Amino acid sequence: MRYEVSPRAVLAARKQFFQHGRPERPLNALVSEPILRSWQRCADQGLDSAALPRLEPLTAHELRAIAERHERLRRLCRPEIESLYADAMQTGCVVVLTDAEGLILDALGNADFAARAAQVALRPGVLWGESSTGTNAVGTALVEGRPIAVHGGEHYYDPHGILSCSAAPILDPYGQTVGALDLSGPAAVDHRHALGLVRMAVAQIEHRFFDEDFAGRRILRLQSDRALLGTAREGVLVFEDDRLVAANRTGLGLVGADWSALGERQAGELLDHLPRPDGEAHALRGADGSALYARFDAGPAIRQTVVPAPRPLRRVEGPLLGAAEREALARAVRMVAADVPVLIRGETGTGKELAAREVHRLSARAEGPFVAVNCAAIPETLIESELFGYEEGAFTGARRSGRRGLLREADGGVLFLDEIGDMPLSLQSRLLRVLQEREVAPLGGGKPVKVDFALVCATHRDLRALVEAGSFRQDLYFRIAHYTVELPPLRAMEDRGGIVRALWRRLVDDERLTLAEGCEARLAAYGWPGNFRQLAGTLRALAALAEPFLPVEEAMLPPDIVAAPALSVPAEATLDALTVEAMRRALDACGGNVSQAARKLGINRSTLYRRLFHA
Ligand SMILES: Nc1ncnc2c1ncn2[C@@H]1O[C@H](COP(=O)(O)OP(=O)(O)OP(=O)(O)O)[C@@H](O)[C@H]1O
Repeated sequence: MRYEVSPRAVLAARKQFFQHGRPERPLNALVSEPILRSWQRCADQGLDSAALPRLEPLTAHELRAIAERHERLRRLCRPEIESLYADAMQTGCVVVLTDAEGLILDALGNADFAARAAQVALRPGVLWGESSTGTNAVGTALVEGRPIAVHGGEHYYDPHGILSCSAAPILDPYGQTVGALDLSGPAAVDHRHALGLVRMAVAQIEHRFFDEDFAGRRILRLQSDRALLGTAREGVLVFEDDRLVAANRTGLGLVGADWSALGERQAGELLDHLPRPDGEAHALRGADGSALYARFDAGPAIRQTVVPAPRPLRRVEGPLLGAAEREALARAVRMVAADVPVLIRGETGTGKELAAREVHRLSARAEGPFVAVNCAAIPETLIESELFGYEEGAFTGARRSGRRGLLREADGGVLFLDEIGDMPLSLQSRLLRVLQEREVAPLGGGKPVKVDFALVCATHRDLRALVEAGSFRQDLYFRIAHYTVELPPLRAMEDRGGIVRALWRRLVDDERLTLAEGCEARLAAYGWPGNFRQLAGTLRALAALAEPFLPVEEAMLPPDIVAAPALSVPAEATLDALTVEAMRRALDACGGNVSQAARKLGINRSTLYRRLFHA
């Protein structure tokens, strides 16, 4: 809670604390209890408030390794950091993301303040845990396990008095602290909304953990105020076999439980009943008789739910497409309606998953779930049980009640099998049987269950070559490749300048930030081996460097983009010619090494051979 006290009064309290121990009344009314507790902890540890904190920043190499280890946290926080970042730019603040120890992973925001903050080491690679850096919003929020603002002289160390910081710990669905989010600015400026913004952002991030961890399972969303269902302020509970297995803080609070309830309490001990799983809000009562509203929604559908943000989030938009691809997707929608499987082919980052989601969104199955399975990302040993489900006790470690499996979760909607070329041969036969018979038999010999889903597959590989090489079943290939949508690499698309402009406007809310013409032309001319994914990442980085009303110049581009020879593409070039041209360039860049060039392009070696040498 914000203590509305003058900086001078805090300094007086500070003086008394550090000279005479805990202040007597009325001084202790000037500093909140959590701050006093923190000062006491730091003093007990022997930290000297008048000295400079001991800092041991990580090397760039160590920081990169840590940042990679926290890739998931950073990814899940990205939309909120971007959203707060726009705010931070205007109010002269920085947004800070730390790991669970308080180590700064990212710090983004106003360049002027960032430079000043860096003087007190508020920058990536530095630990802001309380026991090393004294009382501060990140460290103290992590120790206290709740959001906290620390203003000016409330910081333990004198040099930190220039800061005003608001932070909240980020908890995963099991109550484990995984990091902290912080908004820091100059102490002289009133940041009274900062803590509220940070709390809301963290609530959003914590929701995203559920969407990702429990895709395909039933999640109970509840609130005492019906209007708050579907917002970041709703409570979330996840039950398995009627037992509570995951939750957020609001959800636990609404049913009068705490984290110790996970794995212990049954649904019936927390609520008078569970609502019907029809996606509608139902009235029910908590164990203490309090009135609540709750609804179940199936996991995969939730992955698409856009929870209202404290400030308007960007609209979820479909892929940017050329005319030919737009038509191809429109045809794919008709295929889905006719129960014909669709195969999407394209290099990495060309938007295969985005395109599959678009097909789902435009199809008559839009109300049904969209279940995405990356066959390359699930360990081979797990794919079978993940996809087909299992019966009670089917194997050691199987859950007691068995599992429905993702094929059944996709019932009524669209099943998206990404990287289908990586599916093990044994499972290809099982999948083929499901597609032929339209029923799934769970592992462990359960009764086959009818399923109704539309199938969209994607691959960056040449499936025909895999068939020739014997690693992909020919009959499955014929089954799934009736209709193929080819997504071209970015370098082969027309009007790349327009694409760069459109993507920039999508990714950057602040209209005052623009790209200079020369910079845009460079970006349009670059080859983008990582396609849209890489372009989007570069644009985000440029946006982080951009200043209002100062168009981003070519000089700010990463050196490899500036140094790359421009793609010279005649306006009338065909897609085929462009593809061959891109292949030639890749081969040149790899000194004629076909395997290396094929890897770089994300295609099969034999395809590269065929297209270049037998065209
Ligand atoms: N046509 C597009 N328009 C706008 N954004 C796009 C487009 N295609 C891809 N993106 C963005 O690029 C990123 C990668 O997209 P996506 O995951 O759909 O690619 P993919 O082809 O499935 O990649 P991979 O093969 O590596 O799984 C996402 O952030 C997506 O929003």
